[in-house]
Amino acid sequence: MEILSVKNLTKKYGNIEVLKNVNMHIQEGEIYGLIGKNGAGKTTLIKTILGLTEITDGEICFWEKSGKNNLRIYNRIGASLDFQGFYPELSAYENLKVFANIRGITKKNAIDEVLEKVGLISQRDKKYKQFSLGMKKRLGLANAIMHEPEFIILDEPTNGLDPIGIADFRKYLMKISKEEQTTIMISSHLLSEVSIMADRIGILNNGVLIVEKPIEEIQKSNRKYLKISVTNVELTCGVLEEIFKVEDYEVIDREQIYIYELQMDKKELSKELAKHGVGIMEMKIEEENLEDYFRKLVEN
Ligand SMILES: Nc1ncnc2c1ncn2[C@@H]1O[C@H](COP(=O)(O)OP(=O)(O)OP(=O)(O)O)[C@@H](O)[C@H]1O
Repeated sequence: MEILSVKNLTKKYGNIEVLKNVNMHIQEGEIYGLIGKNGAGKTTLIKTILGLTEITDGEICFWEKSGKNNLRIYNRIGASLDFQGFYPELSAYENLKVFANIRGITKKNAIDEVLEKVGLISQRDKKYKQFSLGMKKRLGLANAIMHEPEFIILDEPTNGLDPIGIADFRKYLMKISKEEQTTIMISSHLLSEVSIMADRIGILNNGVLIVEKPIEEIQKSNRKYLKISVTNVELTCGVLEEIFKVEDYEVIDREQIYIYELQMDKKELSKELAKHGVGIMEMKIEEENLEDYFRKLVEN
Protein backbone atom coordinates (compact mmCIF):
# COMPACT_ATOMS: atom_id res chain seq x y z
CA MET A 1 0.00 0.00 0.00
CA GLU A 2 1.13 3.53 -0.71
CA ILE A 3 1.44 5.31 2.64
CA LEU A 4 2.22 8.68 1.15
CA SER A 5 1.51 10.05 -2.31
CA VAL A 6 2.52 13.58 -3.15
CA LYS A 7 0.89 14.64 -6.39
CA ASN A 8 2.00 17.60 -8.52
CA LEU A 9 2.94 19.55 -5.42
CA THR A 10 3.99 23.15 -5.85
CA LYS A 11 4.90 25.46 -3.00
CA LYS A 12 5.61 29.15 -3.37
CA TYR A 13 6.95 31.59 -0.80
CA GLY A 14 5.84 34.91 -2.27
CA ASN A 15 6.71 34.66 -5.93
CA ILE A 16 9.46 32.12 -5.43
CA GLU A 17 8.67 28.50 -6.27
CA VAL A 18 10.45 26.43 -3.66
CA LEU A 19 8.85 23.12 -4.70
CA LYS A 20 8.04 22.51 -8.34
CA ASN A 21 5.51 19.91 -9.36
CA VAL A 22 6.82 17.25 -6.97
CA ASN A 23 5.49 13.70 -7.31
CA MET A 24 6.62 11.38 -4.58
CA HIS A 25 5.54 7.92 -3.45
CA ILE A 26 6.31 6.04 -0.25
CA GLN A 27 5.31 2.40 0.14
CA GLU A 28 4.35 0.66 3.37
CA GLY A 29 7.32 -0.67 5.35
CA GLU A 30 10.05 1.00 3.36
CA ILE A 31 12.78 3.39 4.42
CA TYR A 32 12.73 6.30 2.01
CA GLY A 33 15.74 8.60 1.89
CA LEU A 34 15.09 12.13 0.73
CA ILE A 35 18.37 13.71 -0.21
CA GLY A 36 19.33 17.10 -1.48
CA LYS A 37 21.81 19.89 -0.98
CA ASN A 38 21.20 22.72 1.50
CA GLY A 39 18.28 24.78 0.32
CA ALA A 40 16.99 22.09 -2.07
CA GLY A 41 13.57 22.18 -0.38
CA LYS A 42 13.64 19.10 1.88
CA THR A 43 12.33 20.83 5.00
CA THR A 44 9.68 22.67 3.03
CA LEU A 45 8.51 19.39 1.48
CA ILE A 46 8.30 17.77 4.92
CA LYS A 47 6.41 20.76 6.31
CA THR A 48 3.86 20.58 3.51
CA ILE A 49 3.44 16.84 4.09
CA LEU A 50 2.83 17.46 7.78
CA GLY A 51 0.40 20.28 7.11
CA LEU A 52 2.69 22.81 8.82
CA THR A 53 2.69 25.09 5.81
CA GLU A 54 0.06 25.52 3.14
CA ILE A 55 0.58 24.08 -0.30
CA THR A 56 0.20 26.31 -3.35
CA ASP A 57 -0.96 23.58 -5.68
CA GLY A 58 -1.25 19.80 -5.81
CA GLU A 59 -2.42 17.12 -3.43
CA ILE A 60 -1.08 15.01 -0.58
CA CYS A 61 -2.61 11.63 0.22
CA PHE A 62 -1.95 9.35 3.19
CA TRP A 63 -2.93 5.68 3.03
CA GLU A 64 -4.43 6.43 -0.37
CA LYS A 65 -6.87 9.02 0.98
CA SER A 66 -6.62 12.76 0.73
CA GLY A 67 -4.88 14.29 3.75
CA LYS A 68 -7.08 17.36 3.55
CA ASN A 69 -9.35 17.78 6.57
CA ASN A 70 -8.31 14.34 7.74
CA LEU A 71 -6.93 15.15 11.18
CA ARG A 72 -7.00 11.56 12.38
CA ILE A 73 -4.03 10.63 10.23
CA TYR A 74 -1.74 12.73 12.39
CA ASN A 75 -1.97 10.18 15.19
CA ARG A 76 -0.62 7.56 12.80
CA ILE A 77 2.38 9.73 11.96
CA GLY A 78 5.38 10.76 14.04
CA ALA A 79 7.74 13.52 12.99
CA SER A 80 10.92 15.17 14.11
CA LEU A 81 11.97 18.53 12.68
CA ASP A 82 14.48 21.07 13.87
CA PHE A 83 11.78 23.11 15.52
CA GLN A 84 10.14 20.87 18.10
CA GLY A 85 8.29 23.29 20.33
CA PHE A 86 9.87 21.91 23.51
CA TYR A 87 9.73 24.03 26.67
CA PRO A 88 13.18 25.14 27.85
CA GLU A 89 12.29 25.15 31.54
CA LEU A 90 10.81 21.64 31.51
CA SER A 91 12.80 18.43 31.79
CA ALA A 92 12.99 15.74 29.10
CA TYR A 93 10.33 13.75 30.94
CA GLU A 94 8.03 16.73 31.49
CA ASN A 95 8.28 17.83 27.85
CA LEU A 96 7.32 14.37 26.63
CA LYS A 97 4.51 14.30 29.19
CA VAL A 98 3.02 17.44 27.59
CA PHE A 99 2.97 15.76 24.17
CA ALA A 100 1.79 12.44 25.62
CA ASN A 101 -1.21 14.26 27.13
CA ILE A 102 -2.01 15.99 23.83
CA ARG A 103 -1.91 12.65 22.05
CA GLY A 104 -3.89 10.88 24.75
CA ILE A 105 -1.18 8.31 25.43
CA THR A 106 -2.29 6.29 28.44
CA LYS A 107 0.26 3.48 28.38
CA LYS A 108 2.06 3.37 31.72
CA ASN A 109 5.82 3.87 31.44
CA ALA A 110 5.51 4.98 27.78
CA ILE A 111 7.74 8.00 28.43
CA ASP A 112 10.45 6.18 30.34
CA GLU A 113 10.43 3.39 27.75
CA VAL A 114 10.95 5.79 24.90
CA LEU A 115 13.64 7.73 26.81
CA GLU A 116 15.41 4.42 27.30
CA LYS A 117 15.10 3.58 23.59
CA VAL A 118 16.76 6.82 22.48
CA GLY A 119 19.44 6.68 25.19
CA LEU A 120 18.16 9.59 27.26
CA ILE A 121 16.94 7.85 30.38
CA SER A 122 19.90 9.10 32.42
CA GLN A 123 18.99 12.69 31.41
CA ARG A 124 15.31 12.22 32.21
CA ASP A 125 15.10 15.06 34.73
CA LYS A 126 17.48 17.52 33.10
CA LYS A 127 15.96 20.75 31.79
CA TYR A 128 15.65 21.02 27.99
CA LYS A 129 17.58 24.32 27.97
CA GLN A 130 20.61 22.46 29.34
CA PHE A 131 20.55 19.87 26.55
CA SER A 132 23.28 19.57 23.90
CA LEU A 133 22.25 19.55 20.23
CA GLY A 134 22.61 15.76 20.10
CA MET A 135 20.41 15.36 23.18
CA LYS A 136 17.79 17.66 21.64
CA LYS A 137 17.80 15.47 18.51
CA ARG A 138 17.28 12.36 20.62
CA LEU A 139 14.39 13.97 22.46
CA GLY A 140 12.88 14.97 19.12
CA LEU A 141 13.12 11.37 17.99
CA ALA A 142 11.58 10.18 21.26
CA ASN A 143 8.66 12.52 20.69
CA ALA A 144 8.26 11.25 17.12
CA ILE A 145 8.09 7.58 18.12
CA MET A 146 6.46 7.73 21.56
CA HIS A 147 2.96 6.97 20.27
CA GLU A 148 4.25 4.08 18.13
CA PRO A 149 3.24 5.62 14.80
CA GLU A 150 3.01 3.64 11.58
CA PHE A 151 4.85 6.30 9.60
CA ILE A 152 7.81 8.31 10.86
CA ILE A 153 9.15 11.42 9.14
CA LEU A 154 12.55 12.66 10.24
CA ASP A 155 14.20 15.83 8.96
CA GLU A 156 18.01 15.61 9.16
CA PRO A 157 17.76 13.47 12.31
CA THR A 158 21.47 12.74 12.74
CA ASN A 159 22.66 16.34 12.46
CA GLY A 160 24.48 17.05 15.71
CA LEU A 161 24.77 13.43 16.84
CA ASP A 162 28.20 11.93 17.55
CA PRO A 163 29.31 8.89 15.48
CA ILE A 164 28.12 6.40 18.12
CA GLY A 165 24.83 8.25 18.36
CA ILE A 166 24.44 8.05 14.57
CA ALA A 167 25.19 4.32 14.53
CA ASP A 168 22.72 3.63 17.40
CA PHE A 169 20.09 5.72 15.75
CA ARG A 170 20.50 3.92 12.43
CA LYS A 171 20.34 0.54 14.14
CA TYR A 172 17.15 1.52 15.89
CA LEU A 173 15.45 2.77 12.73
CA MET A 174 16.40 -0.36 10.82
CA LYS A 175 15.07 -2.48 13.69
CA ILE A 176 11.64 -0.86 13.81
CA SER A 177 11.45 -0.87 10.04
CA LYS A 178 12.09 -4.62 9.96
CA GLU A 179 10.31 -5.81 13.08
CA GLU A 180 7.34 -3.49 13.18
CA GLN A 181 7.00 -2.70 9.48
CA THR A 182 7.18 1.00 10.37
CA THR A 183 7.48 3.17 7.31
CA ILE A 184 10.23 5.76 7.58
CA MET A 185 11.05 8.84 5.58
CA ILE A 186 14.38 10.39 6.42
CA SER A 187 15.86 13.51 4.91
CA SER A 188 19.55 14.14 4.82
CA HIS A 189 22.36 15.75 2.92
CA LEU A 190 24.57 12.91 4.17
CA LEU A 191 24.32 10.51 1.27
CA SER A 192 26.47 7.84 2.88
CA GLU A 193 24.05 7.81 5.80
CA VAL A 194 21.03 7.36 3.58
CA SER A 195 22.57 4.74 1.30
CA ILE A 196 23.15 2.36 4.24
CA MET A 197 19.55 2.47 5.39
CA ALA A 198 17.23 3.39 2.58
CA ASP A 199 15.31 1.00 0.35
CA ARG A 200 14.53 3.82 -2.04
CA ILE A 201 15.74 7.33 -2.48
CA GLY A 202 14.35 10.53 -3.84
CA ILE A 203 16.70 13.29 -4.90
CA LEU A 204 15.48 16.83 -4.60
CA ASN A 205 17.35 19.54 -6.48
CA ASN A 206 16.23 23.17 -6.55
CA GLY A 207 12.71 22.13 -5.58
CA VAL A 208 12.44 19.43 -8.26
CA LEU A 209 12.37 15.71 -7.40
CA ILE A 210 14.77 14.63 -10.12
CA VAL A 211 15.03 10.95 -9.19
CA GLU A 212 12.99 8.42 -7.28
CA LYS A 213 14.48 4.94 -7.44
CA PRO A 214 15.25 1.79 -5.43
CA ILE A 215 18.76 2.00 -4.05
CA GLU A 216 19.76 -1.27 -5.81
CA GLU A 217 18.95 0.23 -9.15
CA ILE A 218 21.31 3.09 -8.49
CA GLN A 219 24.02 0.80 -7.17
CA LYS A 220 23.73 -1.42 -10.27
CA SER A 221 24.31 1.51 -12.57
CA ASN A 222 27.49 2.50 -10.74
CA ARG A 223 30.57 2.20 -12.92
CA LYS A 224 34.19 1.42 -12.05
CA TYR A 225 36.86 4.00 -12.76
CA LEU A 226 40.54 4.72 -12.31
CA LYS A 227 40.91 7.52 -9.80
CA ILE A 228 44.08 9.57 -10.10
CA SER A 229 45.25 12.49 -8.00
CA VAL A 230 47.91 14.54 -9.74
CA THR A 231 49.90 17.74 -9.34
CA ASN A 232 48.70 19.17 -12.66
CA VAL A 233 45.23 18.41 -13.95
CA GLU A 234 45.53 20.35 -17.23
CA LEU A 235 48.71 18.53 -18.31
CA THR A 236 47.19 15.19 -17.32
CA CYS A 237 44.12 15.83 -19.48
CA GLY A 238 46.42 16.60 -22.42
CA VAL A 239 48.33 13.34 -21.91
CA LEU A 240 45.11 11.33 -21.60
CA GLU A 241 43.57 12.75 -24.74
CA GLU A 242 46.57 13.07 -27.03
CA ILE A 243 48.69 10.07 -26.09
CA PHE A 244 46.13 7.58 -24.78
CA LYS A 245 43.14 8.79 -26.84
CA VAL A 246 40.95 8.68 -23.74
CA GLU A 247 37.57 10.39 -24.12
CA ASP A 248 35.54 9.11 -21.19
CA TYR A 249 37.00 10.87 -18.16
CA GLU A 250 35.94 13.48 -15.68
CA VAL A 251 37.86 16.21 -13.86
CA ILE A 252 36.57 16.20 -10.27
CA ASP A 253 38.59 19.07 -8.79
CA ARG A 254 42.04 20.72 -9.02
CA GLU A 255 43.70 17.37 -8.24
CA GLN A 256 41.43 14.46 -9.08
CA ILE A 257 40.43 12.86 -12.34
CA TYR A 258 38.18 9.83 -12.84
CA ILE A 259 38.98 7.75 -15.94
CA TYR A 260 36.25 5.38 -17.04
CA GLU A 261 38.24 3.62 -19.80
CA LEU A 262 39.85 0.96 -17.66
CA GLN A 263 41.75 -0.89 -20.40
CA MET A 264 44.49 1.74 -20.20
CA ASP A 265 47.95 0.56 -19.09
CA LYS A 266 48.54 2.17 -15.69
CA LYS A 267 52.33 1.76 -15.84
CA GLU A 268 52.44 3.50 -19.22
CA LEU A 269 50.27 6.29 -17.91
CA SER A 270 52.55 6.80 -14.88
CA LYS A 271 55.60 6.90 -17.18
CA GLU A 272 54.03 9.43 -19.55
CA LEU A 273 52.88 11.68 -16.72
CA ALA A 274 56.37 11.59 -15.16
CA LYS A 275 57.85 12.51 -18.54
CA HIS A 276 55.58 15.57 -18.57
CA GLY A 277 56.63 16.51 -15.04
CA VAL A 278 53.29 15.55 -13.47
CA GLY A 279 53.48 14.02 -9.97
CA ILE A 280 51.00 11.30 -8.99
CA MET A 281 49.72 11.29 -5.43
CA GLU A 282 47.21 8.46 -5.86
CA MET A 283 46.11 5.99 -8.53
CA LYS A 284 43.50 3.32 -7.84
CA ILE A 285 40.43 1.62 -9.21
CA GLU A 286 37.22 2.64 -7.47
CA GLU A 287 33.53 2.15 -7.96
CA GLU A 288 31.03 4.94 -8.19
CA ASN A 289 28.91 5.38 -5.10
CA LEU A 290 25.83 7.31 -4.25
CA GLU A 291 27.89 10.49 -3.78
CA ASP A 292 29.09 10.26 -7.38
CA TYR A 293 25.61 9.55 -8.64
CA PHE A 294 24.24 12.52 -6.78
CA ARG A 295 27.07 14.82 -7.84
CA LYS A 296 26.56 13.99 -11.50
CA LEU A 297 22.84 14.52 -11.31
CA VAL A 298 22.90 17.88 -9.58
CA GLU A 299 25.85 19.28 -11.51
CA ASN A 300 24.37 18.57 -14.93
N1 LIG B 1 9.39 30.69 5.43
C1 LIG B 1 10.09 30.89 4.32
N2 LIG B 1 9.94 32.02 3.59
C2 LIG B 1 10.63 32.22 2.46
N3 LIG B 1 11.51 31.35 1.92
C3 LIG B 1 11.72 30.20 2.60
C4 LIG B 1 11.03 29.91 3.83
N4 LIG B 1 11.43 28.69 4.26
C5 LIG B 1 12.34 28.25 3.34
N5 LIG B 1 12.51 29.15 2.35
C6 LIG B 1 13.39 28.98 1.17
O1 LIG B 1 13.02 27.80 0.52
C7 LIG B 1 14.18 27.13 -0.03
C8 LIG B 1 14.21 25.69 0.48
O2 LIG B 1 14.47 25.70 1.86
P1 LIG B 1 14.43 24.38 2.74
O3 LIG B 1 14.69 24.77 4.16
O4 LIG B 1 13.18 23.65 2.45
O5 LIG B 1 15.67 23.57 2.15
P2 LIG B 1 16.41 22.28 2.70
O6 LIG B 1 16.64 21.37 1.56
O7 LIG B 1 15.68 21.73 3.88
O8 LIG B 1 17.78 22.89 3.19
P3 LIG B 1 18.75 22.52 4.42
O9 LIG B 1 19.43 21.23 4.08
O10 LIG B 1 19.70 23.68 4.43
O11 LIG B 1 17.91 22.46 5.65
C9 LIG B 1 15.37 27.97 0.40
O12 LIG B 1 15.71 28.79 -0.70
C10 LIG B 1 14.85 28.79 1.55
O13 LIG B 1 15.52 30.02 1.62
